[in-house]
Amino acid sequence: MTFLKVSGLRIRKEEGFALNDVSFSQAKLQKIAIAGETGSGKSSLLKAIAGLNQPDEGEVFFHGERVLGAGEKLVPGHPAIGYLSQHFELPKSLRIEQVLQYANKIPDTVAHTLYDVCEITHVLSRKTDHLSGGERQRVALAKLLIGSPQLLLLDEPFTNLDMVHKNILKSVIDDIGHRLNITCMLVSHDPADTLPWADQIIILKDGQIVQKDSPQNIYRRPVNAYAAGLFGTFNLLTPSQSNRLSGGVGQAPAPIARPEDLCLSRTDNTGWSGTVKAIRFFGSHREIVVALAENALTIAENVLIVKASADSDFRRGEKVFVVPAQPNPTR
Ligand SMILES: Nc1ncnc2c1ncn2[C@@H]1O[C@H](COP(=O)(O)OP(=O)(O)OP(=O)(O)O)[C@@H](O)[C@H]1O
Repeated sequence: MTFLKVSGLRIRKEEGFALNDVSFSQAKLQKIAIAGETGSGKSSLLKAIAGLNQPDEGEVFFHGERVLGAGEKLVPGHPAIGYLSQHFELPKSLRIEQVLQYANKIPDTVAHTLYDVCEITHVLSRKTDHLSGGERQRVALAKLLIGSPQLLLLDEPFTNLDMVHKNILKSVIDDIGHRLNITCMLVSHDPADTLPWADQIIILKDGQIVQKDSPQNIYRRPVNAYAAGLFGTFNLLTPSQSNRLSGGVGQAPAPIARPEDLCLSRTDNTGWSGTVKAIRFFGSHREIVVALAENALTIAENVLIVKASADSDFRRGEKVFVVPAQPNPTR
Protein backbone atom coordinates (compact mmCIF):
# COMPACT_ATOMS: atom_id res chain seq x y z
CA MET A 1 0.00 0.00 0.00
CA THR A 2 1.30 3.48 -0.89
CA PHE A 3 2.86 5.25 2.11
CA LEU A 4 1.54 8.68 1.07
CA LYS A 5 -0.71 9.53 -1.86
CA VAL A 6 -1.72 13.07 -2.74
CA SER A 7 -4.53 13.14 -5.26
CA GLY A 8 -5.92 16.16 -7.17
CA LEU A 9 -5.46 18.68 -4.32
CA ARG A 10 -7.00 22.11 -4.89
CA ILE A 11 -7.08 24.99 -2.45
CA ARG A 12 -8.72 28.18 -3.62
CA LYS A 13 -7.40 31.58 -2.63
CA GLU A 14 -8.87 35.02 -3.24
CA GLU A 15 -7.85 34.91 -6.88
CA GLY A 16 -6.94 31.56 -8.36
CA PHE A 17 -5.51 28.64 -6.43
CA ALA A 18 -2.92 28.17 -3.67
CA LEU A 19 -2.82 24.55 -4.89
CA ASN A 20 -4.16 23.50 -8.26
CA ASP A 21 -4.61 19.80 -8.99
CA VAL A 22 -1.50 18.55 -7.21
CA SER A 23 -0.97 14.76 -7.31
CA PHE A 24 2.03 12.62 -6.39
CA SER A 25 2.98 9.79 -4.08
CA GLN A 26 5.81 9.10 -1.64
CA ALA A 27 7.22 5.71 -0.69
CA LYS A 28 8.36 4.96 2.87
CA LEU A 29 11.80 6.51 3.51
CA GLN A 30 11.80 8.23 0.11
CA LYS A 31 13.14 11.76 0.58
CA ILE A 32 11.07 14.34 -1.27
CA ALA A 33 12.02 18.01 -1.50
CA ILE A 34 9.56 20.70 -2.55
CA ALA A 35 10.94 23.77 -4.32
CA GLY A 36 9.29 26.84 -5.79
CA GLU A 37 9.27 30.61 -5.68
CA THR A 38 7.67 32.38 -2.74
CA GLY A 39 3.88 32.01 -2.84
CA SER A 40 4.02 28.95 -5.13
CA GLY A 41 2.09 26.80 -2.64
CA LYS A 42 4.81 24.88 -0.77
CA SER A 43 3.50 25.51 2.77
CA SER A 44 -0.11 25.02 1.64
CA LEU A 45 0.88 21.60 0.30
CA LEU A 46 2.67 20.51 3.48
CA LYS A 47 -0.21 21.73 5.66
CA ALA A 48 -2.74 19.88 3.49
CA ILE A 49 -0.72 16.66 3.85
CA ALA A 50 -0.59 17.15 7.63
CA GLY A 51 -4.36 17.81 7.83
CA LEU A 52 -3.74 21.38 8.99
CA ASN A 53 -5.78 23.12 6.29
CA GLN A 54 -8.87 22.20 4.34
CA PRO A 55 -8.52 21.37 0.64
CA ASP A 56 -11.42 22.45 -1.57
CA GLU A 57 -10.92 19.40 -3.77
CA GLY A 58 -8.79 16.28 -3.75
CA GLU A 59 -7.53 14.00 -1.04
CA VAL A 60 -4.48 12.89 0.91
CA PHE A 61 -4.13 9.20 1.76
CA PHE A 62 -1.68 8.02 4.39
CA HIS A 63 -1.29 4.20 4.41
CA GLY A 64 -4.47 4.10 2.32
CA GLU A 65 -6.55 6.07 4.83
CA ARG A 66 -7.81 9.54 4.04
CA VAL A 67 -6.22 12.33 6.07
CA LEU A 68 -9.04 14.49 7.40
CA GLY A 69 -8.81 18.23 6.66
CA ALA A 70 -8.75 20.91 9.35
CA GLY A 71 -12.47 21.54 8.84
CA GLU A 72 -13.36 17.92 9.57
CA LYS A 73 -11.67 17.52 12.98
CA LEU A 74 -11.96 19.23 16.33
CA VAL A 75 -8.16 19.21 16.73
CA PRO A 76 -6.59 19.48 13.25
CA GLY A 77 -3.66 17.26 12.36
CA HIS A 78 -2.75 13.60 11.99
CA PRO A 79 -1.06 11.73 14.88
CA ALA A 80 1.53 10.06 12.62
CA ILE A 81 2.39 13.16 10.55
CA GLY A 82 4.59 15.86 12.12
CA TYR A 83 4.76 19.34 10.61
CA LEU A 84 7.60 21.70 11.57
CA SER A 85 6.35 25.15 10.67
CA GLN A 86 8.57 28.07 9.61
CA HIS A 87 6.91 29.96 12.47
CA PHE A 88 7.08 27.45 15.33
CA GLU A 89 6.77 28.67 18.93
CA LEU A 90 8.36 27.23 22.06
CA PRO A 91 6.66 27.93 25.41
CA LYS A 92 8.43 30.86 27.11
CA SER A 93 10.58 30.61 30.26
CA LEU A 94 10.37 26.82 30.62
CA ARG A 95 13.42 24.59 30.77
CA ILE A 96 13.87 22.52 27.61
CA GLU A 97 13.51 19.26 29.57
CA GLN A 98 10.12 20.51 30.85
CA VAL A 99 9.01 21.36 27.31
CA LEU A 100 10.07 17.92 26.12
CA GLN A 101 8.67 16.00 29.11
CA TYR A 102 5.37 17.71 28.50
CA ALA A 103 5.38 16.34 24.95
CA ASN A 104 6.86 12.98 25.93
CA LYS A 105 4.99 9.82 24.96
CA ILE A 106 8.00 7.52 24.61
CA PRO A 107 10.34 5.65 27.01
CA ASP A 108 13.24 7.68 28.48
CA THR A 109 15.93 5.71 26.64
CA VAL A 110 14.29 6.34 23.26
CA ALA A 111 13.80 10.02 24.17
CA HIS A 112 17.51 10.32 24.99
CA THR A 113 18.50 8.75 21.65
CA LEU A 114 16.31 11.35 20.09
CA TYR A 115 17.91 14.23 22.00
CA ASP A 116 21.24 12.79 20.92
CA VAL A 117 20.16 12.68 17.25
CA CYS A 118 18.92 16.27 17.51
CA GLU A 119 22.12 17.34 19.29
CA ILE A 120 20.28 19.06 22.15
CA THR A 121 21.43 16.99 25.15
CA HIS A 122 23.69 19.88 26.28
CA VAL A 123 20.80 22.39 26.40
CA LEU A 124 18.18 20.31 28.26
CA SER A 125 18.51 22.28 31.49
CA ARG A 126 18.43 25.69 29.78
CA LYS A 127 15.39 27.95 29.45
CA THR A 128 13.75 28.27 26.05
CA ASP A 129 14.77 31.93 25.80
CA HIS A 130 18.45 31.04 26.35
CA LEU A 131 18.93 29.20 23.06
CA SER A 132 20.49 30.13 19.74
CA GLY A 133 18.27 30.00 16.63
CA GLY A 134 19.80 26.67 15.59
CA GLU A 135 19.26 25.13 19.04
CA ARG A 136 15.64 26.37 19.11
CA GLN A 137 15.06 24.77 15.74
CA ARG A 138 16.47 21.42 16.93
CA VAL A 139 14.43 21.53 20.16
CA ALA A 140 11.27 22.17 18.11
CA LEU A 141 12.23 19.21 15.94
CA ALA A 142 12.84 16.96 18.97
CA LYS A 143 9.47 18.00 20.38
CA LEU A 144 7.83 16.81 17.16
CA LEU A 145 9.85 13.59 17.02
CA ILE A 146 8.77 12.66 20.55
CA GLY A 147 5.27 12.24 19.11
CA SER A 148 6.74 9.33 17.04
CA PRO A 149 5.66 10.57 13.61
CA GLN A 150 6.10 8.25 10.64
CA LEU A 151 6.19 11.19 8.25
CA LEU A 152 7.95 14.45 9.06
CA LEU A 153 7.20 17.57 7.02
CA LEU A 154 9.89 20.23 7.35
CA ASP A 155 8.90 23.69 6.14
CA GLU A 156 12.01 25.80 5.46
CA PRO A 157 13.84 24.43 8.52
CA PHE A 158 17.10 26.20 7.63
CA THR A 159 15.73 29.74 7.42
CA ASN A 160 17.80 32.21 9.48
CA LEU A 161 20.48 29.65 10.40
CA ASP A 162 24.16 30.36 9.87
CA MET A 163 26.28 27.83 7.99
CA VAL A 164 27.46 26.04 11.17
CA HIS A 165 23.95 25.53 12.61
CA LYS A 166 22.58 24.73 9.19
CA ASN A 167 25.13 21.93 8.76
CA ILE A 168 24.31 20.51 12.20
CA LEU A 169 20.60 20.53 11.36
CA LYS A 170 21.30 18.90 7.98
CA SER A 171 23.10 16.01 9.66
CA VAL A 172 20.24 15.77 12.19
CA ILE A 173 17.75 15.51 9.32
CA ASP A 174 19.89 12.80 7.69
CA ASP A 175 19.95 10.89 10.99
CA ILE A 176 16.18 11.15 11.33
CA GLY A 177 15.90 8.99 8.23
CA HIS A 178 18.79 6.60 8.97
CA ARG A 179 18.59 6.15 12.76
CA LEU A 180 14.92 6.83 13.48
CA ASN A 181 13.42 5.39 10.28
CA ILE A 182 11.21 8.40 9.73
CA THR A 183 10.23 9.49 6.22
CA CYS A 184 10.87 13.18 5.52
CA MET A 185 9.58 15.82 3.13
CA LEU A 186 11.50 19.09 3.02
CA VAL A 187 10.73 22.55 1.69
CA SER A 188 13.74 24.73 0.97
CA HIS A 189 14.66 27.60 -1.33
CA ASP A 190 18.31 26.62 -1.39
CA PRO A 191 19.50 24.06 -3.99
CA ALA A 192 22.41 23.21 -1.68
CA ASP A 193 19.82 21.86 0.80
CA THR A 194 17.75 19.85 -1.66
CA LEU A 195 19.99 18.59 -4.50
CA PRO A 196 22.33 16.47 -2.33
CA TRP A 197 19.56 15.29 0.02
CA ALA A 198 16.48 14.41 -1.99
CA ASP A 199 15.55 11.26 -3.92
CA GLN A 200 12.94 13.27 -5.76
CA ILE A 201 12.29 17.01 -6.17
CA ILE A 202 8.88 18.51 -6.89
CA ILE A 203 8.82 22.04 -8.34
CA LEU A 204 5.72 24.14 -7.76
CA LYS A 205 4.62 27.31 -9.53
CA ASP A 206 1.29 29.03 -8.96
CA GLY A 207 0.09 25.98 -7.04
CA GLN A 208 0.86 23.52 -9.84
CA ILE A 209 3.59 20.93 -10.29
CA VAL A 210 5.86 22.03 -13.15
CA GLN A 211 8.46 19.26 -12.77
CA LYS A 212 8.88 16.15 -10.63
CA ASP A 213 12.13 14.25 -11.08
CA SER A 214 15.45 13.14 -9.61
CA PRO A 215 17.83 15.91 -8.45
CA GLN A 216 20.14 15.05 -11.37
CA ASN A 217 17.40 15.51 -13.97
CA ILE A 218 15.99 18.59 -12.29
CA TYR A 219 19.43 20.19 -12.45
CA ARG A 220 20.55 18.88 -15.86
CA ARG A 221 17.19 18.78 -17.66
CA PRO A 222 14.97 21.53 -16.27
CA VAL A 223 11.70 21.83 -18.19
CA ASN A 224 11.90 25.61 -18.42
CA ALA A 225 13.79 28.70 -17.27
CA TYR A 226 11.77 28.88 -14.03
CA ALA A 227 12.79 25.34 -13.02
CA ALA A 228 16.39 25.99 -14.08
CA GLY A 229 16.61 29.25 -12.13
CA LEU A 230 15.57 27.64 -8.83
CA PHE A 231 18.67 25.43 -8.93
CA GLY A 232 21.44 27.81 -9.87
CA THR A 233 22.85 29.96 -12.63
CA PHE A 234 21.80 28.98 -16.15
CA ASN A 235 22.18 30.20 -19.73
CA LEU A 236 19.26 30.60 -22.10
CA LEU A 237 20.73 29.57 -25.44
CA THR A 238 19.98 30.79 -28.94
CA PRO A 239 18.74 28.04 -31.32
CA SER A 240 22.19 27.69 -32.95
CA GLN A 241 23.97 27.51 -29.57
CA SER A 242 21.43 24.97 -28.39
CA ASN A 243 21.93 22.83 -31.53
CA ARG A 244 25.67 22.75 -31.07
CA LEU A 245 25.46 21.93 -27.37
CA SER A 246 22.81 19.24 -27.70
CA GLY A 247 25.46 16.95 -29.25
CA GLY A 248 26.54 15.89 -25.78
CA VAL A 249 25.70 18.17 -22.92
CA GLY A 250 22.75 20.27 -21.94
CA GLN A 251 20.18 17.92 -23.48
CA ALA A 252 17.42 19.67 -21.62
CA PRO A 253 13.82 19.93 -22.76
CA ALA A 254 14.45 23.69 -22.65
CA PRO A 255 17.35 25.43 -24.50
CA ILE A 256 19.31 25.76 -21.30
CA ALA A 257 22.94 25.21 -20.38
CA ARG A 258 24.58 25.38 -16.97
CA PRO A 259 27.80 27.42 -16.65
CA GLU A 260 29.83 24.21 -16.39
CA ASP A 261 28.54 23.10 -19.82
CA LEU A 262 30.74 25.79 -21.35
CA CYS A 263 34.46 26.61 -21.43
CA LEU A 264 36.54 29.61 -22.38
CA SER A 265 39.42 29.59 -24.80
CA ARG A 266 41.83 32.22 -26.10
CA THR A 267 42.60 30.28 -29.27
CA ASP A 268 39.73 27.94 -30.25
CA ASN A 269 38.05 30.01 -32.93
CA THR A 270 35.44 27.30 -33.57
CA GLY A 271 33.73 28.81 -30.49
CA TRP A 272 31.47 31.84 -30.22
CA SER A 273 33.52 35.01 -29.91
CA GLY A 274 32.76 37.53 -27.20
CA THR A 275 34.14 39.83 -24.52
CA VAL A 276 34.52 39.10 -20.81
CA LYS A 277 32.06 41.39 -19.02
CA ALA A 278 32.21 40.22 -15.40
CA ILE A 279 34.07 37.75 -13.18
CA ARG A 280 32.48 36.48 -9.95
CA PHE A 281 34.38 34.49 -7.32
CA PHE A 282 32.51 31.66 -5.51
CA GLY A 283 35.35 29.94 -3.63
CA SER A 284 35.38 26.59 -5.46
CA HIS A 285 34.85 28.19 -8.87
CA ARG A 286 34.49 31.48 -10.70
CA GLU A 287 31.67 32.48 -13.00
CA ILE A 288 32.72 34.48 -16.04
CA VAL A 289 30.08 36.40 -17.97
CA VAL A 290 30.85 36.80 -21.67
CA ALA A 291 28.91 39.16 -23.91
CA LEU A 292 28.33 37.68 -27.38
CA ALA A 293 26.62 39.19 -30.42
CA GLU A 294 23.19 37.73 -29.57
CA ASN A 295 23.24 37.10 -25.82
CA ALA A 296 25.48 36.83 -22.77
CA LEU A 297 26.70 33.48 -21.46
CA THR A 298 27.98 32.58 -18.01
CA ILE A 299 30.82 30.09 -17.86
CA ALA A 300 32.02 28.24 -14.75
CA GLU A 301 35.75 28.03 -14.27
CA ASN A 302 37.10 25.53 -11.76
CA VAL A 303 39.68 27.60 -9.91
CA LEU A 304 42.07 24.72 -9.18
CA ILE A 305 41.93 22.96 -12.54
CA VAL A 306 42.54 26.08 -14.64
CA LYS A 307 45.67 27.03 -12.70
CA ALA A 308 47.69 24.72 -14.92
CA SER A 309 45.93 25.71 -18.13
CA ALA A 310 46.91 28.28 -20.73
CA ASP A 311 43.25 29.23 -20.79
CA SER A 312 43.10 30.80 -17.35
CA ASP A 313 43.32 34.17 -15.63
CA PHE A 314 40.84 35.80 -17.97
CA ARG A 315 40.44 39.53 -17.45
CA ARG A 316 37.49 41.85 -17.89
CA GLY A 317 37.40 43.27 -21.39
CA GLU A 318 39.44 40.38 -22.86
CA LYS A 319 38.33 38.88 -26.22
CA VAL A 320 37.59 35.15 -25.79
CA PHE A 321 35.86 32.17 -27.43
CA VAL A 322 33.10 30.22 -25.69
CA VAL A 323 33.16 26.49 -26.51
CA PRO A 324 31.12 23.52 -25.29
CA ALA A 325 32.76 21.72 -22.36
CA GLN A 326 33.76 18.11 -22.91
CA PRO A 327 30.64 16.02 -22.23
CA ASN A 328 30.85 13.88 -19.14
CA PRO A 329 28.41 10.97 -19.51
CA THR A 330 28.24 10.42 -15.74
CA ARG A 331 26.76 13.84 -14.95
N1 LIG B 1 -5.27 29.80 4.05
C1 LIG B 1 -5.13 30.45 2.91
N2 LIG B 1 -6.19 30.93 2.26
C2 LIG B 1 -6.07 31.58 1.09
N3 LIG B 1 -4.90 31.80 0.49
C3 LIG B 1 -3.79 31.35 1.08
C4 LIG B 1 -3.84 30.65 2.31
N4 LIG B 1 -2.57 30.33 2.67
C5 LIG B 1 -1.77 30.80 1.70
N5 LIG B 1 -2.50 31.42 0.75
C6 LIG B 1 -2.01 32.01 -0.51
O1 LIG B 1 -1.66 30.91 -1.31
C7 LIG B 1 -0.46 31.13 -2.02
C8 LIG B 1 0.55 30.08 -1.63
O2 LIG B 1 0.99 30.32 -0.28
P1 LIG B 1 2.04 29.37 0.44
O3 LIG B 1 2.27 29.93 1.82
O4 LIG B 1 1.58 27.97 0.34
O5 LIG B 1 3.33 29.59 -0.49
P2 LIG B 1 4.84 29.19 -0.23
O6 LIG B 1 5.32 28.62 -1.52
O7 LIG B 1 4.96 28.35 0.99
O8 LIG B 1 5.49 30.62 0.02
P3 LIG B 1 6.79 31.02 0.92
O9 LIG B 1 7.97 30.44 0.23
O10 LIG B 1 6.76 32.52 0.85
O11 LIG B 1 6.56 30.48 2.30
C9 LIG B 1 -0.04 32.55 -1.68
O12 LIG B 1 -0.53 33.39 -2.70
C10 LIG B 1 -0.73 32.82 -0.36
O13 LIG B 1 -0.99 34.20 -0.21
